[in-house]
Amino acid sequence: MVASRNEERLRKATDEMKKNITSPAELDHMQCNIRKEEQVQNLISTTLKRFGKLDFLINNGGGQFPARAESFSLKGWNAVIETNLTGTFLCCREAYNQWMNDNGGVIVNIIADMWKGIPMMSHTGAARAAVDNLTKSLALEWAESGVRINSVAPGSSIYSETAAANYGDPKIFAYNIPKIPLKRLGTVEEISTSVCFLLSPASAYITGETIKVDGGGSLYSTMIFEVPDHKKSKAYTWKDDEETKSKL
Ligand SMILES: CCCCCCCCC/C=C/C(=O)SCCNC(=O)CCNC(=O)[C@H](O)C(C)(C)COP(=O)(O)OP(=O)(O)OC[C@H]1O[C@@H](n2cnc3c(N)ncnc32)[C@H](O)[C@@H]1OP(=O)(O)O
Ligand SMILES: NC(=O)C1=CN([C@@H]2O[C@H](COP(=O)(O)OP(=O)(O)OC[C@H]3O[C@@H](n4cnc5c(N)ncnc54)[C@H](OP(=O)(O)O)[C@@H]3O)[C@@H](O)[C@H]2O)C=CC1
Repeated sequence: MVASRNEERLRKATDEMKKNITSPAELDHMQCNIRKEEQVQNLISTTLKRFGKLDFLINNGGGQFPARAESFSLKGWNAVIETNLTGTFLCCREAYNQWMNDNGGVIVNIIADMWKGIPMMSHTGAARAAVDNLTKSLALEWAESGVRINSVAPGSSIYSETAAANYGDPKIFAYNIPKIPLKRLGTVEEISTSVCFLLSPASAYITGETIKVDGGGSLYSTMIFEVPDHKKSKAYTWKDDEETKSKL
């Protein structure tokens, strides 16, 4: 079952996938806004009615807008937190309560390269870091039910049309290439094969982990953002601070 909000895009995507499926697996799609609790409950129960089981859950839905943190309205902040953190939580909870508690299963959460912060997208950085931590807690709580849960963190380097449109510049991903040790963008296949690995028995001994698929970008400098030159940081020394010294 493939789910998101936009029916037309869903139909197009599933039609394309059906053409490429070589296994006897069936495929269906369903509208669901993961920010709405009842819609998530309905997605999982409908999936169970349609297919009779739920072996895997992949939480890939996500999104944000670029802006400085001081300009966020509460509505904008909540929209991003609900999409990236609360939506993921709701899908995990419903999959567990409706099926995986009794039958086991595997969950993979897609997050992002937020290890050094994400300037201009701090809301999503906070939400993705929270999902990284949620993954660890759920791995411990749900291990006894035979549930494994892991995350995949793509670098800021996997071209997507929606992302380029969202950021208003089709070249936005290419700007990152100099900051990626492997000196190229990543491919969608390089993300999806990591997800397949985590869903497969080949990863039977891995839970609570996050795999970074970022060409080494998270080890290197922060993407795109430069801190402007300024003189706002005052050094602290004993010599210059007699007043503080006298208080100690
Ligand atoms: C430099 C970068 C390096 C970028 C470097 C590259 C890094 C890439 C790393 C990550 C890549 C990806 O994730 S790729 C995937 C990207 N895809 C997307 O982001 C999908 C598009 N985004 C979204 O869906 C949205 O961002 C999101 C807010 C979450 C949901 O939008 P909705 O319209 O459904 O939300 P609503 O509930 O209606 O709330 C909308 C409110 O959000 C706020 N809002 C929405 N867009 C806004 C905007 N452009 N500027 C300010 N505020 C905005 C306003 O307060 C809106 O309220 P009003 O004022 O009342 O309207
Ligand atoms: N591209 C990149 O470089 C990177 C991507 N990522 C993350 O990987 C994931 C996939 O990214 P990508 O394919 O590039 O982005 P897309 O924007 O193409 O995909 C995001 C998907 O999330 C769905 N979605 C968004 N909000 C909701 C919602 N409230 N309920 C249900 N579905 C929702 C969208 O479908 P619809 O609009 O129909 O609801 C869309 O299919 C996202 O989580 C993204 O943030 C992370 C790092 C880098």
